[in-house]
Amino acid sequence: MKIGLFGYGKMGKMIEQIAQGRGHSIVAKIDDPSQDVDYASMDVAIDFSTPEAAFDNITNCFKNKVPVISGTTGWLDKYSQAIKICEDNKSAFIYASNFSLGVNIFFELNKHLAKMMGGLNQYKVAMEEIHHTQKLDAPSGTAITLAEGIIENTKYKNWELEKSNDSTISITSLREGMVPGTHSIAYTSSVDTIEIKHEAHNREGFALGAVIASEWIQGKTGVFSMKDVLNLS
Ligand SMILES: NC(=O)C1=CN([C@@H]2O[C@H](COP(=O)(O)OP(=O)(O)OC[C@H]3O[C@@H](n4cnc5c(N)ncnc54)[C@H](O)[C@@H]3O)[C@@H](O)[C@H]2O)C=CC1
Ligand SMILES: O=C(O)C1=N[C@H](C(=O)O)C[C@H](O)C1
Repeated sequence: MKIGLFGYGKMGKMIEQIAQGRGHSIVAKIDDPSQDVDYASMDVAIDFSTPEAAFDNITNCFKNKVPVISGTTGWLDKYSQAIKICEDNKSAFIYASNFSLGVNIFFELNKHLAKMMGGLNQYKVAMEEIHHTQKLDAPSGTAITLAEGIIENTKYKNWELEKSNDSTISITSLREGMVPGTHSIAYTSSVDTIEIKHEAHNREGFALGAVIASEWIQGKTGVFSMKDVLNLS
């Protein structure tokens, strides 16, 4: 597979390493909007860039019939516009706030726990995410997906940073050192706490998931998710 990388930072470099280890080649490393892009050379584009850059990177690929795997967070106010451009151009797309197998299992565990806790008024939910100090967005995309999973399955209606009430999930975002990504969800009553936690030890899991998604999307048209790729129910 010939891969074009959009964003050659921490994740771009990790994806290069994993992709080459699986026999793929990197045909472009786009790290700046002024670079020329040879779309015809790519079987797939993998975008891990910035919240400001992602929409243009992704939709320019669609317009050139290049399927896209994007893990960039913080740009989702334009997600439905991107989907329309993908469909209009009969291209293919997977966005995931987190590509690791472990977090995708954690997403399902979170929904299952939320379903069980949904009817229990004595427990109050709170979420915490910890990332490295270079992270541009807060809360993390993963925390937003987790909050959506709770909202789908409980009385909670929305999430906010550091603010809770009966219908709002409080998310605390901490930025510390080089932390690759830690997410925890706690349900607390006056007598106990139930907590689930996912802690990434490095970025390899995110990168491997993105490369597996790139392999999976070959020859497909449409909009998919990591649930489709991993066959999780
Ligand atoms: N979905 C997932 O599994 C994961 C998502 N992420 C997300 O991926 C994104 C990138 O993360 P990192 O690699 O850690 O950040 P980073 O800051 O190390 O790399 C981003 C790169 O994008 C480049 N860039 C800036 N403008 C660009 C443009 N117009 N086109 C292409 N590249 C451009 C920057 O020069 C930089 O090298 C972030 O949004 C982060 O939240 C990070 C890890 C996992
Ligand atoms: O910026 C990061 O580093 C990460 N971003 C993603 C997010 O916002 O959830 C995924 C992972 O937690 C690392």
